[in-house]
This record gives sequence, C-alpha cells and structure tokens, in this order.
Amino acid sequence: MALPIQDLPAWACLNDVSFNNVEVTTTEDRGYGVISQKDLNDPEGTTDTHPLLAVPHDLVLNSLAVEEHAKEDREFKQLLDAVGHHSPRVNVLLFLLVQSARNSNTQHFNVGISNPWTQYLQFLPETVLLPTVWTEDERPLLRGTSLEVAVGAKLRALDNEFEMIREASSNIPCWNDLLWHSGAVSFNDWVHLDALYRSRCLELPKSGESMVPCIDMINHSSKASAYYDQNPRDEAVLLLRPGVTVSKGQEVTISYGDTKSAAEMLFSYGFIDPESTSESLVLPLAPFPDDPLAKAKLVAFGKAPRVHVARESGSIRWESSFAYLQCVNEEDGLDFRILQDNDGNQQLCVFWQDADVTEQISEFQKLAQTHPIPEILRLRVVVSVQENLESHLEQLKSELPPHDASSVRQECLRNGLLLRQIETSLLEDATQALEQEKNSLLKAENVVAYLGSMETSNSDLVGEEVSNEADDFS
Ligand SMILES: C[S@@+](CC[C@H](N)C(=O)[O-])C[C@H]1O[C@@H](n2cnc3c(N)ncnc32)[C@H](O)[C@@H]1O
Repeated sequence: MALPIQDLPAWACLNDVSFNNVEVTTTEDRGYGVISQKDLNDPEGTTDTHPLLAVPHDLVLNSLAVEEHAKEDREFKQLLDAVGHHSPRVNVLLFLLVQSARNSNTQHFNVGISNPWTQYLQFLPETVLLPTVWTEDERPLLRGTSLEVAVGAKLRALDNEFEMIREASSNIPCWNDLLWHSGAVSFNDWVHLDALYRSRCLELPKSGESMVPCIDMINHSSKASAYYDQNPRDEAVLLLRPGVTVSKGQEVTISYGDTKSAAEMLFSYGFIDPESTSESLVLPLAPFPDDPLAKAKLVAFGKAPRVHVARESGSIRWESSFAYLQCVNEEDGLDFRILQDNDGNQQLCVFWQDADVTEQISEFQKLAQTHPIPEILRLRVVVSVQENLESHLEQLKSELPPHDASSVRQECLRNGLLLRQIETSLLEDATQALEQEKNSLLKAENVVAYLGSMETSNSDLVGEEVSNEADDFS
C-alpha cells in the first residue's frame, strides 16, 4: 500500500518535521528529490539556526531506537529477544519488516504498537534497483565485474539472516501466524528492506548509522549544495553549504561519499555517478589450487582475500597482502605452527623468517619485504595478480548473454554496462602497468642472477638425470 508524496507534508506536520523553503517532489529520473521553493544562499553560514529540514530525534531510526521501542511493545520485544538482538542493522530491518507486514496486512495486524515509521514506509519506493534486487536475467550483467562475487555473497548472507529470523520467530505463536502463516512476508521482502536500508541510511555524527525520514529523500550529487548534521537537541538537520546558491525550483543535493567507487555506488545506492572521479575496484583472490598450504593460509588470513586496484593522480596503484602470502612457501621462510595456551586452547600461528606474525598477517605485504630476494617475491606476486586481473578482463570483454527490454530493465542495463566499461578501462591500465613492472623486474640484477642460478641447477639436474640414465643403460 503506497501513499502519494502529496501526503508527506501532512505526515511531517503531525510528526514535528519542519521543512523550510524546500519540499519533496518527483524528479525526472531519480525518484523523489528535494527542491527549493525560493532562491537559497547562505554566505555567512547561518543555516545552523535555520536548517532547510529538521527531524526530531525520536524519529531517527537506529538500533538504539528499536531497543527503546521494544521496551514499550511487549510483542515486538518477544520477537527481538527470540532473534537474539542481532547486529544493529538486523534489529532495524526486523523493525521495518514488522511495519511493512503491518502495512500489507492492516485488517488482521493488531499485534504490537504502530508508530510514525509504519506510515512513513508507505512513502518509500516499492522498487529499489540495487544489484541484490536484480533478477536472474539481470545479474549476468555483473559477470567479470568486482560486484559478481560481492552480490552473490550478500544474497547468501541475506538468505542466512532470513532463515535465522524465520526459525527464531516461528516459535512465537502470534508472530508465526502473522509473518509466516498469513504469507505477509517473504525472502524478497527481506532483500527489499535491506536495499532500502543500505540506500537510505546516513552516518549521523552523534547517533551513528541511522535512517532519517525526509532527509532520506535527498539525492546525491558530486557538487552537493547541502549536508546533514545533528544539532544540540540531537535533531537531524539539513543545512545549506556555505557560499552555495540554489535557485528556486532547483534540486537540493548532498554527497553520498566522494571517494566511493562505481561498484560501491551501484552496490549501495543502485546508480553510478558519471561525474565521480574516484576510480577503484576490489577483486577476490584465491590461493593457488596446488598449494599444500592453501587452507592454512586462508584460515590464518582470517578474511576474504582480495586485491585493491585504484587510479590515483593518473597512476595505477594496487595492494594485496594476501597476494604476498599466496606467493611464499616454506623455502621462503613461511611456517605454520599449532600452539597451545595454558588453558589447552589451540591456535594456528604463522611464522615468517622465524618470527610469530599471526597478529600482523593482514600487513603481510610489509612483512614480506624481509624476503631474502624481495625482487623475486615481487615478481611472483606481480605475475599472479596480473593473471587474476587478466581473467576478470577476459570475462568483462566476453559477450553478454542476450538481453532484451522484456527481461532486463533499462536502468540495470545502463548501470551494468557503465560498470563494465569503468572496470574494463581500469583493469586494462592495471594489467599494462603490471606488465611493465614484470619486464623491469626481469631485468633487475638480483632477479637475473637468481634465474640464472636456477637454470644452472636445472641443467645440472638434467645432466645428472642423463648420467643416471646412462648408468642404467650401462
Ligand atoms: C536516499 S534515497 C534518495 C531519495 C530517492 N530518490 C527516493 O525516490 O526516495 C537514495 C536513492 O535515490 C536515487 N538517487 C539518489 N541520487 C541519485 C543520482 N545522482 N542519480 C540517480 N539516482 C539517484 C537512488 O535510487 C538511490 O538509491
């Protein structure tokens, strides 16, 4: 059940939200947005006392607010307790899940206490085109991009959360009837609410990660005219940037983050800012399949192995601690040991050049500088990272499955193709930079000497094998 945006001023008035010279309206291509009702400018930065929008603290929705709500809402508290007061994000999503079930099932839904968010949810878009919401036909647009693995992993995590919630709440008769038996809620609702949350939550200076009604109607621009803050009364406020002029009828915008990459913008907000200058990506790495230490390396590293690639001031930079760990073995000075503490607990420890580096493993790139021939290690790492980037590049350049307007929404197609184009360009330049580095490492004195010595020992070996054979034949 959706409410028309024309009803928002009445909701705002009832809930003490003040709009000053701005209003929420439908924009040409970005859903709702906030526009100015008169020429705005603030040469002296006085909007602190006259914000464009002020939202009372009790409407700010975050984990703390959900816990406060639960104190007064016995049924909801039961639900929260059953789910185990999970992460702050899950607490907020659970609260939203109940409000949206209440909206879709109003006739029968009289459990718990309704609140301003129940109605506010009805102003929010019914479709938010974040990649987690893309269909099976749309997701192949991400093949080879840095989002391919990230979106799959996010969907699996959402599935686990949803199953956990279903299991925990099925034991409470009233929630079992309302959420599951009535069919009010499905996995798609959970995915939708997660997308709403991700694309609308703000990082407030005092309240932290929160959803704020009405301020979440403001669109992004890399040339933002406004910013949000919290005033001494802890209200969330929208302020004009000092020195900025917004003409009557023009959109007021904020920045969703100047340094976010195209993939991050698409993942969190469902669009890519074509004017953004931030160029970076993060790709997954895997240990070599024939590495006997692969499992130990993964466990010791403790997080998903990745390579970060960025263009900064026109030059390519890349970084990957795991790539270094991936390329060393026992002969280089790497060792894994199981140590036992006084309580009998066992821990996998990593030793590098005989020093325990378990706690510093995430900085292995730095530690690896003590390798006996650092240029040789760098060469191995460069070759391995280059191969990884090239395989993504190959997928990015391969043909996409056929797609037509009936199966792929225009917005997904446009964003998918733009992401592919941005990441292809960055990966092409990165693989070229790696090729150059590889060629110059191959000429380094240490490397030439090392490879020469390897050749000699190999030919000695071949010589030995030949003479052994000769022995055998004699
Ligand atoms: C916080 S909401 C802003 C209000 C939103 N337009 C609405 O209709 O409710 C964030 C969402 O607005 C849209 N959006 C914001 N800035 C945009 C931009 N510069 N280009 C395209 N879409 C934008 C995206 O869909 C994003 O997920």
